[in-house]
Amino acid sequence: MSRVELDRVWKIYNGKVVAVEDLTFTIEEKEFLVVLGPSGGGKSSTLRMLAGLEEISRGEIRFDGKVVNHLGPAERNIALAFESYALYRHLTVYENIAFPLRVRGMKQKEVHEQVMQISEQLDLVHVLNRRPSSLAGGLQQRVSLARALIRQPNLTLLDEPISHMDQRVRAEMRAVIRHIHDTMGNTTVYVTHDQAEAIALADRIAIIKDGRLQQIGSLDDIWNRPANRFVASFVGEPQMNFIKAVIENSRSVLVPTPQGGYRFELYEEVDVKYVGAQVDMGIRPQEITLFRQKPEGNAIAGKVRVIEFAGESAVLTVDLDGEDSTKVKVVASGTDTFTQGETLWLYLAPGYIHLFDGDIPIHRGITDMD
Ligand SMILES: Nc1ncnc2c1ncn2[C@@H]1O[C@H](COP(=O)(O)OP(=O)(O)OP(=O)(O)O)[C@@H](O)[C@H]1O
Repeated sequence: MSRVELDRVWKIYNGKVVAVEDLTFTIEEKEFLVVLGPSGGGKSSTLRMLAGLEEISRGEIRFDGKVVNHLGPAERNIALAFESYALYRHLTVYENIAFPLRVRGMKQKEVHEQVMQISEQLDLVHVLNRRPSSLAGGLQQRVSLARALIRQPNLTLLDEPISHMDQRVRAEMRAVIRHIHDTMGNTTVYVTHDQAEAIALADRIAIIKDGRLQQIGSLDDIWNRPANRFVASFVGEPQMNFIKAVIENSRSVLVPTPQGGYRFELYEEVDVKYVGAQVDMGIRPQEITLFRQKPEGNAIAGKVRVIEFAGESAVLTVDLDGEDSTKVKVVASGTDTFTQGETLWLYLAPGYIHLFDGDIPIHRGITDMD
């Protein structure tokens, strides 16, 4: 139930390793915020500073307006679950989960009720009498998660809490974590490098790379209005395609070919200062429409190289017409039949075209459409 503010927060290890740089953002009360980013980007350092496990080198962290910089983990009333389980080896699973409640002096009957409730939610009832060391990694993580979630804290901090579970269980656990968050109504910060996890869980996503905040926003913001090229390519599977293009005028770009090129109309005007500039045209594999005959408007021809079936969809790798035969990925319906080597037309709707001048977005497509 805390609103958490990070205000110009830095983490510098040993006076020289800058792990977190000038981080400012707010986690709203009852929000589920996912901190997403590549390995080594500063996610765990941020979480550990929120937890009070790591000293804050500069800046302030506030819970409900109150500075907590100098408070230890216990004084902050937070729950933690990490990638490594940190379970008490000499206690049974039951006692591990019950521990935070016993410390608070809760009555036996209530402890038992709560342990059983969370164990049922996380499917742990069958291992309650076992020792954690006799369990596989994924199960130990579930115990660690149960022990964190049972506390009903001000703030729940979860750092890659399901990374050791197998794929099928992970999907289930995501739903359980989100359900528990919703029913408890607490504030949750969840660290992961897995974008599928972020997409499944988050109210908002904060993307951190090289210790710096790249963007914070809803999935819609991040998907449709990425703040930079890194964000555009980091979120999305398969990742956004980038095609070299030249700005013709404020309303169109050209993908050059020896015969002239393919022209693409834009949804919004681009600043005239970019006319003649080489840019990267970004288009998501899910947002390309395929045709066998040349359609009207924004289309480019390409030859199908690879077809990968993935359940209800198929991912096509297509060599675009042109000198560099740029490869693009297209997500198509799995029921459509395509053959390797056939020529298709790729239609790129003006509203889905992203343009980047280096790292900077200069056309974000559907900004005004939604
Ligand atoms: N105790 C430490 N002493 C020195 N450097 C550290 C320490 N902990 C982290 N770092 C460095 O700080 C940077 C950020 O690390 P951090 O673990 O916060 O990133 P991360 O995004 O959580 O990565 P991962 O997903 O791999 O855990 C890295 O360069 C890391 O090597």
